[in-house]
Amino acid sequence: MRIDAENLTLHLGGRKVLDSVSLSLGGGELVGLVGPNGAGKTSLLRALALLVEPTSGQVTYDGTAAESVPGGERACEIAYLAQNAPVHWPLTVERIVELGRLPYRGRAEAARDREAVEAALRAAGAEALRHRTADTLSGGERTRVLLARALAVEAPILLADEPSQALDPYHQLGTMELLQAQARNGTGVLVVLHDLALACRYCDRLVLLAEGRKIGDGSPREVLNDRDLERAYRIKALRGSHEGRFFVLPWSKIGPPTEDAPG
Ligand SMILES: Nc1ncnc2c1ncn2[C@@H]1O[C@H](COP(=O)(O)OP(=O)(O)OP(=O)(O)O)[C@@H](O)[C@H]1O
Repeated sequence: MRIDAENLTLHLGGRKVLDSVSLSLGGGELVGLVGPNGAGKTSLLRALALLVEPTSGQVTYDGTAAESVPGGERACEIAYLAQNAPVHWPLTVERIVELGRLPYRGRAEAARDREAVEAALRAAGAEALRHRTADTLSGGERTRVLLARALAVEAPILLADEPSQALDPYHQLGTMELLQAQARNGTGVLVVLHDLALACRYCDRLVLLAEGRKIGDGSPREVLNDRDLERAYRIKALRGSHEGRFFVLPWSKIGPPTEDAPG
């Protein structure tokens, strides 16, 4: 399956938060969505999943206008892992992951649901947590459980908003390996990341947003060039490569220009 957005513009609270953004994601791709705080990354993910209606522009799933795809079908085709998703009830981890199968209610065999839940728990390294309730989990454990819930959907498209948040380095690498494995199995994965080193290490392609506009779309080396890092993040970064992979390491801030600075 592929998802395409064309010239998406979105206003929220009277402000333009996305400005004519176009983006394509195909099955088998792991694409990193990067950009500074407030750039519009979450808004773009939500617009792609039709959780928010764009002011103008169009989203298509396999060439069909997204809004004409019935909600139940959409929920099976697009798994969305929200940033900081709250879990309000003291549900067990197993139950939370089972919620990922809700879109299939009446469509899948119980045994198939069970299989998907077990596979997701295993993949996210959350099996040992299955009988714990959400309110007893650490931030990183909760992140892994919510990722497992998204995986249990077994959707051909996975939109993940900062799935490495609150994870230690071991689990960050584990999560990115998991997303990479999903992509290799044919899933189209769009992942919001703040960690540029992780983004370079694992993503086939990066999309860089700044102030609601797309300013880069290409390989990590192309997108995270000095000029656009300065423009988007106001940082300077060290650049290198290891085992054939390009990486950047954020190194220093660029201060605001002083009033009496020349130029
Ligand atoms: N419901 C809303 N009403 C008004 N403004 C909103 C609303 N939701 C988001 N915004 C604004 O839209 C802009 C983009 O927000 P968004 O959450 O998409 O950014 P982001 O790139 O995901 O940021 P972060 O990296 O901080 O998570 C921000 O300036 C935010 O304050």
